[in-house]
Amino acid sequence: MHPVYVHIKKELSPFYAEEEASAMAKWISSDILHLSTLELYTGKDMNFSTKEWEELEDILRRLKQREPLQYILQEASFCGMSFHVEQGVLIPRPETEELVEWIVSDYREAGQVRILDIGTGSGCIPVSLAQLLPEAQVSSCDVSAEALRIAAMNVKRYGDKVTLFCADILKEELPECQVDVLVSNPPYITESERTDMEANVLDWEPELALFVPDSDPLRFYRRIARKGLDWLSEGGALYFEINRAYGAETVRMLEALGYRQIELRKDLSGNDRMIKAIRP
Ligand SMILES: C[S@@+](CC[C@H](N)C(=O)[O-])C[C@H]1O[C@@H](n2cnc3c(N)ncnc32)[C@H](O)[C@@H]1O
Repeated sequence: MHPVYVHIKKELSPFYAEEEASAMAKWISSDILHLSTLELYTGKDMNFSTKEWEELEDILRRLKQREPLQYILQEASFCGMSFHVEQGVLIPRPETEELVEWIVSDYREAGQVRILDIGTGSGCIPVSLAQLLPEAQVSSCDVSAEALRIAAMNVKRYGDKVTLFCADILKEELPECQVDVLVSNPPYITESERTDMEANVLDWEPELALFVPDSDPLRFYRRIARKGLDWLSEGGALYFEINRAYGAETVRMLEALGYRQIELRKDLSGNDRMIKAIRP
Protein backbone atom coordinates (compact mmCIF):
# COMPACT_ATOMS: atom_id res chain seq x y z
CA MET A 1 0.00 0.00 0.00
CA HIS A 2 1.04 3.62 -0.54
CA PRO A 3 3.16 4.97 2.37
CA VAL A 4 0.70 7.84 2.96
CA TYR A 5 -2.12 5.30 3.43
CA VAL A 6 0.06 3.38 5.88
CA HIS A 7 0.82 6.63 7.75
CA ILE A 8 -2.85 7.66 8.00
CA LYS A 9 -3.93 4.22 9.16
CA LYS A 10 -1.19 4.11 11.80
CA GLU A 11 -2.21 7.54 13.10
CA LEU A 12 -5.89 6.57 13.35
CA SER A 13 -5.48 3.02 14.65
CA PRO A 14 -5.38 3.98 18.37
CA PHE A 15 -8.73 5.78 17.95
CA TYR A 16 -10.76 3.57 15.60
CA ALA A 17 -11.42 -0.10 14.92
CA GLU A 18 -9.20 -1.63 12.22
CA GLU A 19 -11.92 -1.61 9.54
CA GLU A 20 -12.93 1.98 10.22
CA ALA A 21 -9.30 3.21 10.22
CA SER A 22 -8.72 1.44 6.87
CA ALA A 23 -11.87 2.94 5.34
CA MET A 24 -10.89 6.44 6.51
CA ALA A 25 -7.32 6.03 5.25
CA LYS A 26 -8.67 4.99 1.85
CA TRP A 27 -11.11 7.88 1.74
CA ILE A 28 -8.48 10.50 2.67
CA SER A 29 -5.96 9.05 0.20
CA SER A 30 -8.40 9.15 -2.68
CA ASP A 31 -10.62 12.17 -1.95
CA ILE A 32 -8.18 14.56 -0.30
CA LEU A 33 -4.82 13.49 -1.72
CA HIS A 34 -6.30 12.42 -5.07
CA LEU A 35 -4.51 9.07 -5.31
CA SER A 36 -5.94 6.74 -7.93
CA THR A 37 -6.76 3.15 -6.90
CA LEU A 38 -3.61 1.97 -8.72
CA GLU A 39 -1.44 4.56 -6.89
CA LEU A 40 -3.06 3.60 -3.59
CA TYR A 41 -1.97 -0.03 -4.01
CA THR A 42 1.34 0.39 -5.84
CA GLY A 43 2.51 4.03 -5.69
CA LYS A 44 5.38 5.33 -3.61
CA ASP A 45 5.49 8.99 -4.70
CA MET A 46 5.02 11.37 -1.73
CA ASN A 47 4.92 14.49 -3.88
CA PHE A 48 2.03 16.26 -2.17
CA SER A 49 1.70 20.03 -1.95
CA THR A 50 2.14 21.87 1.36
CA LYS A 51 -1.58 22.62 1.26
CA GLU A 52 -2.40 18.91 0.91
CA TRP A 53 -0.10 17.98 3.83
CA GLU A 54 -1.67 20.71 5.98
CA GLU A 55 -5.15 19.55 5.05
CA LEU A 56 -4.18 15.97 5.90
CA GLU A 57 -2.81 16.94 9.31
CA ASP A 58 -5.96 18.96 10.08
CA ILE A 59 -8.24 16.06 9.13
CA LEU A 60 -6.21 13.62 11.23
CA ARG A 61 -6.38 15.99 14.22
CA ARG A 62 -10.16 16.27 13.90
CA LEU A 63 -10.67 12.54 13.42
CA LYS A 64 -8.59 11.85 16.54
CA GLN A 65 -11.06 14.03 18.43
CA ARG A 66 -13.79 11.69 17.15
CA GLU A 67 -15.38 14.35 14.96
CA PRO A 68 -17.61 12.55 12.46
CA LEU A 69 -16.18 12.33 8.97
CA GLN A 70 -19.37 13.83 7.53
CA TYR A 71 -18.88 17.04 9.53
CA ILE A 72 -15.27 17.28 8.37
CA LEU A 73 -16.34 16.69 4.77
CA GLN A 74 -19.49 18.79 5.24
CA GLU A 75 -21.24 16.14 3.13
CA ALA A 76 -23.40 13.15 3.89
CA SER A 77 -25.03 10.82 1.44
CA PHE A 78 -28.72 9.97 1.75
CA CYS A 79 -30.99 8.19 -0.73
CA GLY A 80 -28.29 8.48 -3.39
CA MET A 81 -28.03 12.25 -2.94
CA SER A 82 -25.38 14.37 -1.32
CA PHE A 83 -26.41 16.66 1.56
CA HIS A 84 -24.50 19.54 3.09
CA VAL A 85 -24.11 18.91 6.83
CA GLU A 86 -22.55 20.87 9.68
CA GLN A 87 -22.42 20.34 13.40
CA GLY A 88 -25.84 21.98 13.89
CA VAL A 89 -27.73 19.08 12.29
CA LEU A 90 -28.01 15.36 12.74
CA ILE A 91 -26.04 13.33 10.21
CA PRO A 92 -28.66 11.47 8.12
CA ARG A 93 -28.80 7.76 8.94
CA PRO A 94 -29.45 4.69 6.74
CA GLU A 95 -32.53 3.74 8.83
CA THR A 96 -34.13 7.02 7.77
CA GLU A 97 -33.52 6.13 4.12
CA GLU A 98 -35.69 3.07 4.73
CA LEU A 99 -38.50 5.30 6.03
CA VAL A 100 -38.28 7.48 2.90
CA GLU A 101 -38.29 4.37 0.69
CA TRP A 102 -41.47 3.17 2.42
CA ILE A 103 -43.28 6.44 1.69
CA VAL A 104 -42.01 6.53 -1.90
CA SER A 105 -43.20 2.99 -2.56
CA ASP A 106 -46.66 3.84 -1.13
CA TYR A 107 -47.08 7.13 -3.04
CA ARG A 108 -45.21 6.52 -6.30
CA GLU A 109 -48.45 6.57 -8.28
CA ALA A 110 -50.31 9.07 -6.08
CA GLY A 111 -49.65 12.30 -8.02
CA GLN A 112 -50.07 15.54 -6.09
CA VAL A 113 -49.73 14.27 -2.54
CA ARG A 114 -49.21 16.85 0.24
CA ILE A 115 -46.46 15.93 2.69
CA LEU A 116 -45.36 17.58 5.93
CA ASP A 117 -42.11 16.49 7.60
CA ILE A 118 -41.54 17.44 11.24
CA GLY A 119 -37.97 17.95 12.44
CA THR A 120 -36.17 18.93 9.22
CA GLY A 121 -32.54 18.62 10.35
CA SER A 122 -30.42 18.64 7.19
CA GLY A 123 -33.59 18.45 5.11
CA CYS A 124 -32.75 14.91 4.05
CA ILE A 125 -36.32 13.57 4.37
CA PRO A 126 -38.27 16.37 2.63
CA VAL A 127 -35.66 16.95 -0.09
CA SER A 128 -35.46 13.24 -0.93
CA LEU A 129 -39.25 12.93 -0.98
CA ALA A 130 -39.53 15.96 -3.27
CA GLN A 131 -36.93 14.43 -5.61
CA LEU A 132 -38.39 10.94 -5.61
CA LEU A 133 -42.05 12.00 -5.77
CA PRO A 134 -41.79 14.89 -8.27
CA GLU A 135 -45.48 15.83 -8.10
CA ALA A 136 -45.62 15.99 -4.30
CA GLN A 137 -45.98 19.28 -2.42
CA VAL A 138 -43.50 18.95 0.41
CA SER A 139 -43.06 21.17 3.45
CA SER A 140 -40.97 20.72 6.55
CA CYS A 141 -40.48 22.44 9.90
CA ASP A 142 -37.90 22.55 12.66
CA VAL A 143 -37.54 24.50 15.88
CA SER A 144 -33.81 24.98 15.26
CA ALA A 145 -32.79 28.04 13.26
CA GLU A 146 -29.44 26.37 12.54
CA ALA A 147 -31.17 23.28 11.11
CA LEU A 148 -33.40 25.46 8.94
CA ARG A 149 -30.36 27.39 7.65
CA ILE A 150 -28.57 24.17 6.67
CA ALA A 151 -31.72 22.55 5.28
CA ALA A 152 -32.28 25.67 3.12
CA MET A 153 -28.89 25.03 1.47
CA ASN A 154 -29.96 21.49 0.59
CA VAL A 155 -33.40 22.59 -0.58
CA LYS A 156 -31.66 25.06 -2.91
CA ARG A 157 -29.15 22.44 -4.05
CA TYR A 158 -32.01 20.20 -5.21
CA GLY A 159 -34.18 22.73 -7.02
CA ASP A 160 -36.07 24.66 -4.32
CA LYS A 161 -38.98 22.22 -4.21
CA VAL A 162 -39.54 22.19 -0.42
CA THR A 163 -41.16 24.84 1.79
CA LEU A 164 -39.37 25.23 5.11
CA PHE A 165 -40.76 26.94 8.19
CA CYS A 166 -39.90 27.40 11.83
CA ALA A 167 -42.22 25.73 14.34
CA ASP A 168 -41.99 24.14 17.75
CA ILE A 169 -44.19 21.07 17.42
CA LEU A 170 -44.54 20.82 21.21
CA LYS A 171 -46.08 24.31 21.51
CA GLU A 172 -49.80 24.92 21.52
CA GLU A 173 -50.02 27.47 18.70
CA LEU A 174 -49.22 25.91 15.35
CA PRO A 175 -50.24 26.98 11.87
CA GLU A 176 -53.28 25.22 10.41
CA CYS A 177 -52.52 22.71 7.69
CA GLN A 178 -54.05 19.91 5.64
CA VAL A 179 -51.78 17.17 4.35
CA ASP A 180 -51.99 13.59 3.12
CA VAL A 181 -48.77 12.42 4.75
CA LEU A 182 -47.14 13.38 8.03
CA VAL A 183 -43.60 12.09 8.46
CA SER A 184 -41.17 12.53 11.31
CA ASN A 185 -37.89 11.26 12.65
CA PRO A 186 -38.09 13.20 15.91
CA PRO A 187 -35.66 13.11 18.85
CA TYR A 188 -36.13 9.68 20.47
CA ILE A 189 -33.11 8.71 22.54
CA THR A 190 -33.88 8.68 26.25
CA GLU A 191 -31.52 10.35 28.70
CA SER A 192 -30.70 6.99 30.27
CA GLU A 193 -29.56 5.66 26.86
CA ARG A 194 -26.78 8.28 26.80
CA THR A 195 -24.38 5.87 28.46
CA ASP A 196 -24.62 3.45 25.49
CA MET A 197 -23.70 6.11 22.96
CA GLU A 198 -20.42 6.62 21.12
CA ALA A 199 -18.35 9.78 21.67
CA ASN A 200 -18.60 10.71 18.00
CA VAL A 201 -22.37 11.13 18.44
CA LEU A 202 -22.54 12.45 22.01
CA ASP A 203 -19.77 15.04 21.68
CA TRP A 204 -20.63 16.26 18.21
CA GLU A 205 -24.27 15.87 17.19
CA PRO A 206 -26.89 18.36 18.46
CA GLU A 207 -28.62 17.40 21.72
CA LEU A 208 -31.82 19.01 20.48
CA ALA A 209 -31.97 16.44 17.67
CA LEU A 210 -31.36 13.44 19.90
CA PHE A 211 -32.84 13.40 23.36
CA VAL A 212 -36.17 13.03 25.10
CA PRO A 213 -36.73 12.76 28.84
CA ASP A 214 -36.93 9.28 30.38
CA SER A 215 -40.26 10.32 31.86
CA ASP A 216 -41.86 10.81 28.42
CA PRO A 217 -40.07 8.97 25.60
CA LEU A 218 -43.09 9.23 23.26
CA ARG A 219 -43.63 12.98 23.69
CA PHE A 220 -43.02 13.84 20.02
CA TYR A 221 -44.98 10.88 18.65
CA ARG A 222 -48.02 11.56 20.83
CA ARG A 223 -48.01 15.25 19.95
CA ILE A 224 -47.64 14.65 16.20
CA ALA A 225 -50.24 11.87 16.20
CA ARG A 226 -52.71 14.17 18.02
CA LYS A 227 -52.10 16.95 15.51
CA GLY A 228 -52.47 14.36 12.75
CA LEU A 229 -56.11 13.85 13.74
CA ASP A 230 -56.74 17.45 12.53
CA TRP A 231 -54.07 17.85 9.91
CA LEU A 232 -54.35 14.61 7.95
CA SER A 233 -56.84 14.24 5.12
CA GLU A 234 -59.27 11.28 4.98
CA GLY A 235 -57.12 8.17 4.56
CA GLY A 236 -53.99 10.21 5.27
CA ALA A 237 -50.99 8.46 6.81
CA LEU A 238 -48.43 9.02 9.54
CA TYR A 239 -44.91 7.66 9.13
CA PHE A 240 -42.50 7.67 12.08
CA GLU A 241 -38.96 6.56 12.65
CA ILE A 242 -38.89 5.23 16.21
CA ASN A 243 -36.65 4.14 19.04
CA ARG A 244 -36.37 0.35 18.67
CA ALA A 245 -37.16 -0.06 22.39
CA TYR A 246 -40.59 1.60 22.06
CA GLY A 247 -42.25 -0.11 19.09
CA ALA A 248 -45.05 -1.78 21.06
CA GLU A 249 -45.69 1.34 23.18
CA THR A 250 -45.89 3.58 20.12
CA VAL A 251 -48.36 1.16 18.49
CA ARG A 252 -50.51 1.20 21.65
CA MET A 253 -50.48 5.00 21.78
CA LEU A 254 -51.60 5.18 18.12
CA GLU A 255 -54.33 2.59 18.72
CA ALA A 256 -55.59 4.59 21.70
CA LEU A 257 -55.92 7.65 19.44
CA GLY A 258 -57.97 5.58 16.99
CA TYR A 259 -55.37 5.21 14.19
CA ARG A 260 -55.96 2.17 11.98
CA GLN A 261 -53.89 -0.22 9.84
CA ILE A 262 -50.90 0.35 12.11
CA GLU A 263 -47.80 -1.30 10.74
CA LEU A 264 -44.55 -1.68 12.68
CA ARG A 265 -41.52 -2.46 10.53
CA LYS A 266 -37.99 -3.51 11.31
CA ASP A 267 -34.91 -1.86 9.78
CA LEU A 268 -32.21 -3.77 7.92
CA SER A 269 -30.52 -4.55 11.24
CA GLY A 270 -33.66 -6.31 12.45
CA ASN A 271 -34.75 -3.63 14.96
CA ASP A 272 -38.28 -2.22 15.26
CA ARG A 273 -37.67 1.12 13.56
CA MET A 274 -40.62 2.45 11.55
CA ILE A 275 -44.35 2.81 11.97
CA LYS A 276 -47.09 3.68 9.55
CA ALA A 277 -50.66 4.42 10.66
CA ILE A 278 -53.80 5.64 8.90
CA ARG A 279 -55.89 8.48 10.30
CA PRO A 280 -59.17 7.30 11.82
C1 LIG B 1 -33.57 13.12 14.99
S1 LIG B 1 -33.42 14.71 14.24
C2 LIG B 1 -33.96 14.31 12.61
C3 LIG B 1 -33.42 15.22 11.55
C4 LIG B 1 -33.71 14.76 10.12
N1 LIG B 1 -35.14 14.68 9.88
C5 LIG B 1 -33.07 13.40 9.86
O1 LIG B 1 -33.81 12.40 9.79
O2 LIG B 1 -31.84 13.33 9.73
C6 LIG B 1 -34.79 15.55 14.95
C7 LIG B 1 -35.01 16.98 14.50
O3 LIG B 1 -36.13 17.51 15.24
C8 LIG B 1 -35.88 18.86 15.57
N2 LIG B 1 -36.67 19.21 16.76
C9 LIG B 1 -36.37 18.99 18.06
N3 LIG B 1 -37.33 19.47 18.85
C10 LIG B 1 -38.28 20.01 18.04
C11 LIG B 1 -39.52 20.67 18.26
N4 LIG B 1 -39.97 20.86 19.49
N5 LIG B 1 -40.24 21.09 17.20
C12 LIG B 1 -39.77 20.89 15.92
N6 LIG B 1 -38.60 20.28 15.65
C13 LIG B 1 -37.85 19.84 16.69
C14 LIG B 1 -34.38 18.91 15.82
O4 LIG B 1 -33.88 20.22 15.70
C15 LIG B 1 -33.87 17.95 14.76
O5 LIG B 1 -33.52 18.63 13.58
